Amino acid sequence: MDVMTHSSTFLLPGNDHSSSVTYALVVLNQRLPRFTPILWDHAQVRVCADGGANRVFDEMPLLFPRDDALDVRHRYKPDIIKGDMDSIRTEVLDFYTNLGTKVVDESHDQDTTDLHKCVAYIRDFAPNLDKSNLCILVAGALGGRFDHEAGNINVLYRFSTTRIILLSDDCLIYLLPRTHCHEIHIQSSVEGPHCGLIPIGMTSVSTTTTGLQWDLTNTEMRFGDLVSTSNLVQGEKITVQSSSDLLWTISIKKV
Ligand SMILES: Nc1ncnc2c1ncn2[C@@H]1O[C@H](COP(=O)(O)OP(=O)(O)OP(=O)(O)O)[C@@H](O)[C@H]1O
Ligand SMILES: Cc1ncc(C[n+]2csc(CCO)c2C)c(N)n1
Repeated sequence: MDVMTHSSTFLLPGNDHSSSVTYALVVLNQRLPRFTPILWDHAQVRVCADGGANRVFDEMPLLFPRDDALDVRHRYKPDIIKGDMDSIRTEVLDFYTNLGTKVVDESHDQDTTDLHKCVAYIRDFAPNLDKSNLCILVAGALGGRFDHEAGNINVLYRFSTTRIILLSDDCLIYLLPRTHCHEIHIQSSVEGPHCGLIPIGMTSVSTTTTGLQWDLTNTEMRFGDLVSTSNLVQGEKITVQSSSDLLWTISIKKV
């Protein structure tokens, strides 16, 4: 079975020229995580999901209190605003349209979420993007309305062959497909130690891990019985192998 490696280097400032990953950023309509500018700088394409554009407009300047708000808004200009356009304010839409941001109104589709629309766009259409090792970072995906959180998690399953990482100020979540053995390299300056492995939708018949305080050894997990929450990472490397897709979650440090 092939090994899939994971590393949250996108939380670290600076350009990692050795990385072969192409990052894309989606900003949702939730309070911006404080490290959003770092994600922005790593990304080669920045997409706002509908009201996510209001967050960039309103909150990016708050992350740079010493800078002029207009300068900050020019520095952090989304490439695309996409969604059903029922949450973006007119002044925000006008501001970014004038700066050349592409706006795609998909209000005709009321069956998929704005995040779904943004991920589909990045995966299928975004021009000039090397998609051979694409990783989509989603800012503001957790905390807040539970129906939105569940919808965001569902996007991980609907696009299970695309690397997608849901982020909030407090934690990140991604899917570990059962098709691979997983090696998770912990960036201990910015993440951990609290973590979890969560089977959603079905019983996970057998999971084996190394590197956790409470490792699993051919262990069954399911809702209504055992799920691994409040676990702790012990070293710099975690391995996970499972008969089912699992969600991996790890806390993000306040630093
Ligand atoms: N409180 C929240 N928690 C988590 N994700 C959110 C939250 N609010 C919005 N989002 C995400 O941001 C995206 C854009 O938000 P927006 O408010 O524009 O959505 P919406 O489709 O108008 O939602 P609704 O009409 O249900 O309020 C949503 O599709 C969702 O993925
Ligand atoms: C069974 C079912 N439940 C809810 C919705 C509503 N809905 C789901 S995604 C979306 C777009 C949000 O921007 C809306 C309105 C639906 N269509 N079908």
